[in-house]
Amino acid sequence: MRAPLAGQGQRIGLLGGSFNPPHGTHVAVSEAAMKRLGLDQVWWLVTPGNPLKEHGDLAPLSERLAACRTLAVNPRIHVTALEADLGSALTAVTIAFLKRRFPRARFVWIMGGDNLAGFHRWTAWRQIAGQMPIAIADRPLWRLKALSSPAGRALAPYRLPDDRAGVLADQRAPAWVYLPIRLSSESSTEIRAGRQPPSV
Ligand SMILES: Nc1ncnc2c1ncn2[C@@H]1O[C@H](COP(=O)(O)OP(=O)(O)OP(=O)(O)O)[C@@H](O)[C@H]1O
Ligand SMILES: O=C(O)c1ccc[n+]([C@@H]2O[C@H](COP(=O)([O-])O)[C@@H](O)[C@H]2O)c1
Repeated sequence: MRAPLAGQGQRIGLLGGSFNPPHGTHVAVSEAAMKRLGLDQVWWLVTPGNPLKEHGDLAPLSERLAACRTLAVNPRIHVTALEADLGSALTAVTIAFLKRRFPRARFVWIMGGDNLAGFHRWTAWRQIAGQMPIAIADRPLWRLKALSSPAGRALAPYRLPDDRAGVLADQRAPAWVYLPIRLSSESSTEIRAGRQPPSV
């Protein structure tokens, strides 16, 4: 299994994504998460295919991995094909594996606000939220939809104030926070459509 190494007690952010293609905001979110949450590393989990998305315009995994590795030059960001190796695109499966494999690491799941808005459609989403703290990277136009979504409402009691982001990784799940970050409208969809410049 090609997983990076997680030292004892290390704080590791997991940024799952299609990365079709990767862009600068993926790097900015990862770096903000390391700084604001006190993480040692962020692992990019490049999905074989988001279970909820059409895959018609999904570039081959090898191309997405190569583009991620070109873009993510920060040595604390590790680009992985862990889910393809595991033979699963389900986040619940991935995090169960990682928690078993690295019992002493402290993992934080990182995702954009668009994903919190649709989180209730993920397989075993309540279980995921109970497995590790979550950091949400706000996205323009998504905050209200995310907070009023079924998962946003169910998880509201477990939200930490933004100024407690630094202790998120030490919290017992469920716990989540909005990652303090500059809003960015960058998106892979817009890049694919030629309406935004590619980062790589
Ligand atoms: N501009 C952004 N601000 C905050 N989070 C983002 C942003 N772009 C991507 N993310 C988050 O990064 C993770 C990986 O994103 P993904 O690879 O799907 O890129 P994307 O730009 O959202 O792609 P698409 O437009 O195809 O949905 C997701 O959790 C997504 O919500
Ligand atoms: O496990 C699920 O049911 C599930 C449903 C939708 C999305 N995800 C994961 O969410 C992450 C973000 O996906 P994306 O396409 O928005 O970049 C990525 O790791 C996906 O595998 C996971």
